[in-house]
Amino acid sequence: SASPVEQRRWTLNDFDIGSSLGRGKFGHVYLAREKTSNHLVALKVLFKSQLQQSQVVHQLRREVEIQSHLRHPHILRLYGYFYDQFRVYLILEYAPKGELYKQLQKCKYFSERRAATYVASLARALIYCHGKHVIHRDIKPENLLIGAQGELKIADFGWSVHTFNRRRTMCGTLDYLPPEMVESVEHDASVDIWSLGVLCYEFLYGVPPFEAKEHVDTYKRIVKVDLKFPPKPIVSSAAKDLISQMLVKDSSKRLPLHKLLEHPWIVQNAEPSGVYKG
Ligand SMILES: CC(=O)NC[C@@H]1CCN(c2c(Cl)cnc3[nH]c(-c4cn(C)nc4C)nc23)C1
Repeated sequence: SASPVEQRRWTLNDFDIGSSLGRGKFGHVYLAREKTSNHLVALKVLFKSQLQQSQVVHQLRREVEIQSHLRHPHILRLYGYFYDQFRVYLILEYAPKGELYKQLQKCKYFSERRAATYVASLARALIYCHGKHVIHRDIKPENLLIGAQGELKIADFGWSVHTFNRRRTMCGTLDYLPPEMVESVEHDASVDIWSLGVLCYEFLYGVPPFEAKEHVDTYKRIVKVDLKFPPKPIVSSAAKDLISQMLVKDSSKRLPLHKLLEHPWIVQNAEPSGVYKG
């Protein structure tokens, strides 16, 4: 069903612009209200000059193409886009409870129920994406937002691809990259299983598993799968078992996402609704 903010030629005049919600890589994201429907959206403003400079125009086109066709409760909607002489505007779903990584920073690490609820909802969103031959490739706390009921929303498909073309260049943190991407060899949807395993570890311990002072040391720990579980905070062996089945070097041996949803740690800890009520 076409919600009020879909399928139209949009211009800036259609929106009342509010405060800045934060900065993405190539510009600001503003809270905005679509005038006829009073629908709140997040308006991501990107400068064409910067996009051209960084040769990411094709990546942006892909992000828009992919995200505008995905419809899932745990994937941030992209309703449409428009541009003027200097800028490109993405009309995105507004997530009222903001960025997940800020909540993680605030409470250092999550309870097992909260972590399992988030991991299960992300697994469902990734099963949906993989079913459409889309891999996200950039699952990390900074790309997760929180909806009105506290549910998780995957945002920023800037790194997603249709699994037909495998081209990509690397930037940003290495922490979440699986061995095959760090070694820049062929990769497939199982890269998202690895990143989800890294995310699950960070939800429970407050730090990613292969963190190191220097990039080169993180790289070495990833390719070696140097996985260690600290004594604190205390984490159940079921959680460690799940993480150990996801952070496997041979991508074909990683726990498939539908099997993750049947894992005892998920079954015993995740809220069925996908919403953590605290
Ligand atoms: C994945 C990504 O692009 N992150 C950077 C952008 C910053 C704000 N963006 C938002 C986007 Cl794209 C959508 N919804 C948001 N809601 C918020 C937010 C709400 N509160 C109370 N505080 C904040 C912040 N921010 C957004 C995303």
